Amino acid sequence: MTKINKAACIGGGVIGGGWIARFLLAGIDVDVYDPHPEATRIVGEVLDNAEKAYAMLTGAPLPPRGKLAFKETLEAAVEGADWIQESVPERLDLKRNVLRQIDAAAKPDALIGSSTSGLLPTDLQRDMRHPERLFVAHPYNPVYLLPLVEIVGGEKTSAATIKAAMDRLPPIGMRGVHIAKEIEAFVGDRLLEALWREALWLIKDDICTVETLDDVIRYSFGLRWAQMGLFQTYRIAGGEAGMRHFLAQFGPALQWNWTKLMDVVDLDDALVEKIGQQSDDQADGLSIRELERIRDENLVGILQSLKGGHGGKGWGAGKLLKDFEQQLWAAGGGAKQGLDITKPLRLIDTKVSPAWVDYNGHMTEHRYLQVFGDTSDALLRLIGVDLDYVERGHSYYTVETHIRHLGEAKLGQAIHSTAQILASDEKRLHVFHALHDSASGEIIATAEQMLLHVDAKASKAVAAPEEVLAKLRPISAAHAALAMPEGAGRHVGQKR
Ligand SMILES: NC(=O)C1=CN([C@@H]2O[C@H](COP(=O)(O)OP(=O)(O)OC[C@H]3O[C@@H](n4cnc5c(N)ncnc54)[C@H](O)[C@@H]3O)[C@@H](O)[C@H]2O)C=CC1
Ligand SMILES: C[N+](C)(C)CC(=O)CC(=O)[O-]
Repeated sequence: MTKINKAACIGGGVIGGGWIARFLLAGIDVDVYDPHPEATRIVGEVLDNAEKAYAMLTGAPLPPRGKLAFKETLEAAVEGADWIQESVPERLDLKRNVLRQIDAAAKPDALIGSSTSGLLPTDLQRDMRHPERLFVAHPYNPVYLLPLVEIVGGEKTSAATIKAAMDRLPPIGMRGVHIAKEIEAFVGDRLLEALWREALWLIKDDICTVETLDDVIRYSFGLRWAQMGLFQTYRIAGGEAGMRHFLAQFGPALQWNWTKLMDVVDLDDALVEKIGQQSDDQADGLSIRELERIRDENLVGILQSLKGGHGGKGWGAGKLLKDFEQQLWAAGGGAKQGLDITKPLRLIDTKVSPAWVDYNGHMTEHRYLQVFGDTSDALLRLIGVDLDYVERGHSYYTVETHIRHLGEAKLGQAIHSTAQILASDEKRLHVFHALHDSASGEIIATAEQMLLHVDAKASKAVAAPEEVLAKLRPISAAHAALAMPEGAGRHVGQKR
């Protein structure tokens, strides 16, 4: 897989801001040009939301955040960038002009993507000297959470550019789909526009309010679409006879008068005001930023559920998240190899996310076990017990855990965990983890665990192979020289 080393974002509004967050959180430096006087604040707020969302989305070790710089000119921003993303307002003349400037200043092998929602790449590349490197990279809002990018080439786009663009998306957790022919609005917005056009008629004709319309979507087919698209959903709706029966039964309805699609509603002042007022009522006082946070938390929940779908293999966007996390663990595990093994090993650095906080306002019980479990996983990766190892049929299973709660962890608090090996032999691994407040170093909780090396197929404990033990022994030996941590060997008990 080929990585982006430096990105430039031209335009830092809703979509540019989302791209900036996506790149930075994947560890890529980003230079931004946006003449808006408040661009820094706007991008900062999007980034803030994105970081909150990522803290909830994954426990995998994200790379150190890329460096963000705002530049005074477009030329300074694109200098040295190998992916340049144009996200300026949807006007052909403006985009052509901006793309011409990017083309003149970019390095020769830079990839130039446009976020346009519907303009044709052939029209966009008209004034470029090197049009072969321009393509549409149409994302979905919020770009930092929704993984899809529609990749569309124009008449002058080279096949190598399309391939390079597709290759660079998985390392930032995104999935490119190459649209075979360029048409206005590509695939996603064709569908969304059709739905939207119909929806506007339903509001104008007082069939329903915006809230009822949204309820119809979110309580029904909206839930289905997040996990299976249109066709797979309809295949199932055809019953045992599947898609062919579905088409025979419901196909004729397409001829009926069920749609006003071709007739575009006049968005006159009265209709704009009607929709605007109903939308204000629906928001019930929540600001855009608050709605964004609610949306992000819901999306994170959906993505995490999909990650557990298909018997734990992951399904759809959840499978993509699972694959992305595997990349992060592989990279993050490597980064931990420089650890000083003469001390308890600092293995997980994270923040208490909103989804971890309970009705008492602090981190809820099972999240402690999650962080301690992640700490054990990080320790296991250090000794070569990674996902490849598990797929080959062996693993370590936790057979006993004792957690002590000594302090509180509040929303957003930076925390980290350390691991000390108390004892180990061919089968057993006895560890003591501590969860620290990162600002003060104070211990908030501890967990003592016993893990057994197992043959996963046979479901029984077996000796770990020499390749694992050879990595485990030096850490065990170094930790044998450490003092026994306070609280080790404790059990839940009461003097009688
Ligand atoms: N908002 C959405 O839901 C989606 C939008 N898009 C596409 O993304 C593009 C941007 O849309 P939004 O982010 O929604 O618009 P926006 O209005 O939020 O942001 C546009 C930004 O471009 C900046 N800008 C204007 N002229 C500029 C110039 N010459 N150089 C650099 N920056 C300039 C503005 O200051 C503004 O910050 C459009 O092509 C749109 O079709 C794509 C997917 C979804
Ligand atoms: C409204 N829109 C056409 C700009 C929407 C998109 O392009 C994609 C999205 O995020 O819905």
